[in-house]
Amino acid sequence: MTNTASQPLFETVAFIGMGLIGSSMARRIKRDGLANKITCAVRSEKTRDRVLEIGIADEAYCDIKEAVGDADLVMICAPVGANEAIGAQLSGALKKGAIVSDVGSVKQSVIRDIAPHLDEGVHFVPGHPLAGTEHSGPDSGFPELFEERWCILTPIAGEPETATAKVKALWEACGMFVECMDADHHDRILGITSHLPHLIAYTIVGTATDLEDALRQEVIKFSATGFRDFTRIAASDPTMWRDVFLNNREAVLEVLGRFQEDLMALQRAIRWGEGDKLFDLFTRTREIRRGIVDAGQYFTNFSAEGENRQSDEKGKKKPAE
Ligand SMILES: NC(=O)c1ccc[n+]([C@@H]2O[C@H](COP(=O)([O-])OP(=O)(O)OC[C@H]3O[C@@H](n4cnc5c(N)ncnc54)[C@H](O)[C@@H]3O)[C@@H](O)[C@H]2O)c1
Ligand SMILES: O=C(O)C(=O)C[C@]1(C(=O)O)C=C[C@@H](O)C=C1
Repeated sequence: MTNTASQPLFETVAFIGMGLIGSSMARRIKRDGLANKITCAVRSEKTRDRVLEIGIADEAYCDIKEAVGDADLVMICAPVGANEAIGAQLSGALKKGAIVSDVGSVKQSVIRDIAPHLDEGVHFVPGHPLAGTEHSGPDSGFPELFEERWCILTPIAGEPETATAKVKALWEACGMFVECMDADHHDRILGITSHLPHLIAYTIVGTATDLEDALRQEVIKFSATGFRDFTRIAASDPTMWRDVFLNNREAVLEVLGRFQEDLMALQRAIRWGEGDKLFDLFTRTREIRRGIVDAGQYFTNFSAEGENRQSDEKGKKKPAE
């Protein structure tokens, strides 16, 4: 979807981190003219050169303060463990009225680590696009990444609604459906829908490869679509996920405990041959999985209020009659 706005949504957008998410957003902004200028702060000279070579930023700096000084919007797109250090660099570096947002997979810790550093008159709108892949780096990004996916914003009390509205408009122009919620609620939801699945995927790959060398070869050699589908996300970036688990510890440990209890119940049912219990559970969970639809289909079928919402309001094609 191209930007139907008569003019760019922002004059200058500064990215801190230009990996999968930052470069995908920058590509979309460039493709659809959503901002007049893009700057970025990237530590690696090689990555800075690459970002300029592929044309997804107009200026690339090593120093964060240089990259953000003239920005109307700063998008923090680094692992959430870097936010304290990044926040310290933003202190005293931004012009009055600038908006800071982020894409971090955890929200409470991002608010904890960034908000204290922001000067009076600088606005903070934490965000999280629920879209991604197992790949990393600026060459892994693509402008369609966000199409018909959810973006969650966790507005902070006291911040002007106009700041939230501007960040919301940008994500909608990137093709996303935007929902606002409290940061702790976000962290609990993502704990089950994203963080636990990654923990399990990493674990099962570890379990498989800890088997005897010979068997291990057979495991990798004979891994069929089930194992491959299930473990795709285990190829995700270790730094990113280390930081996610350490910064959403409480929610992850809570949901992990419940998962372990459910797994123990299944283990017991298998040990005692309780076929009906297994069958009933699998029937129920299959229906739940079959009910999971993309955000776009969600809006085609019904809105949050239960009314029928034509998805063309977001410039999306109407469903076939
Ligand atoms: N990968 C996904 O599927 C996905 C989806 C949604 C949100 N996110 C979130 O987006 C953020 C970025 O993830 P990504 O997938 O783009 O990662 P990535 O590894 O592709 O890119 C990370 C970028 O941050 C930079 N960086 C790393 N450490 C830094 C530091 N200390 N200071 C400044 N820059 C630093 C890297 O150079 C790189 O440019 C993370 O917070 C992640 O939780 C990721
Ligand atoms: O599709 C993938 O590879 C992802 O893992 C994307 C995914 C997820 O679905 O868990 C990963 C982390 C994010 O914060 C949001 C989305």
